[in-house]
Amino acid sequence: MGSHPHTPSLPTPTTPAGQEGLAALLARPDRAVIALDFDGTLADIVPDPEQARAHPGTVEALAALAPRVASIAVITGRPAGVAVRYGGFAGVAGLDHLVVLGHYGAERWEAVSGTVRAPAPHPGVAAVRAELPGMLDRFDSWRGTWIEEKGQALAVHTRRAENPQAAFEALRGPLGELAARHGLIVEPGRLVLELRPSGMDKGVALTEYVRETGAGSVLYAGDDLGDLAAYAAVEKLRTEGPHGTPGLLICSGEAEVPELAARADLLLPGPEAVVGFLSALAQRL
Ligand SMILES: O=P(O)(O)OC[C@H]1O[C@H](O[C@H]2O[C@H](CO)[C@@H](O)[C@H](O)[C@H]2O)[C@H](O)[C@@H](O)[C@@H]1O
Repeated sequence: MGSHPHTPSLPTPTTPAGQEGLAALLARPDRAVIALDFDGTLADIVPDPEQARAHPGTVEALAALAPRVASIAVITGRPAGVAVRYGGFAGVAGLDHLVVLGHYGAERWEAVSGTVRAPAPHPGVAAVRAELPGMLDRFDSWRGTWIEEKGQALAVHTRRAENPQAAFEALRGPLGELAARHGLIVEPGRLVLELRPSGMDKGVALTEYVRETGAGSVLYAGDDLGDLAAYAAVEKLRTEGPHGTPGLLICSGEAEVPELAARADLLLPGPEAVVGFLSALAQRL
């Protein structure tokens, strides 16, 4: 009752903070930042990371939403250029101001310029690149694992190992030692252990982006352990200043990363539902 018959309804967040976040977004969309993770949130999880692509309808939903909100940013562990390619985000009418923060915020691509700004590579990455294959060979669990070359980092994927979770657990300690020896950290994710430079995470990236845009509210959607830092940033933003910055935390899928689901204001079953939500939001606005 009361809504246009062709306007799909938006699901109600289960927490009071999430309801406040959504209400603030709907009241002043021109002051809202929409920040979205890529893999598992906009792109379905697939066994081969090189085959991941934005879920059908993603670009259309974002292009419909972008003119109605202050800003949209994709914040991903992928290199920014890879997320732009796999997402199909370049040269899209309506997405002329899209920003992609890659490598957890260390890299930045802007649709306006079409270029990526990246820091100089950490020397530890080259050292790890040289040692990693030999190190994996010493573990039985290496079979079926795959090294993703990320330029500024290297990721060891175990999703295609015979026992993905056992391989993940077996490799976690040794990869942590290897990373530490070369001044890097290990970033664990969904059946992936990434060796990367420290100093940047999605929480820092999101907080800086919200400040830069002067946002009055923020929506963040993610699916993985790397998104916990962005969740913590939104939780902090909600409490800062005289009134706080209202925020809505969405979790895409809940089975693989229950830690994230437990802190979400709204659970959506996966990228299809996330894209449906973004599309419904655009129609509602
Ligand atoms: O921050 P994100 O956009 O979520 O990126 C996190 C990592 O995603 C990718 O790995 C994950 O997706 C793969 C493709 O579906 C899947 O096979 C893998 O098991 C997942 O962990 C990507 O390959 C990593 O580089 C990203 O850091």
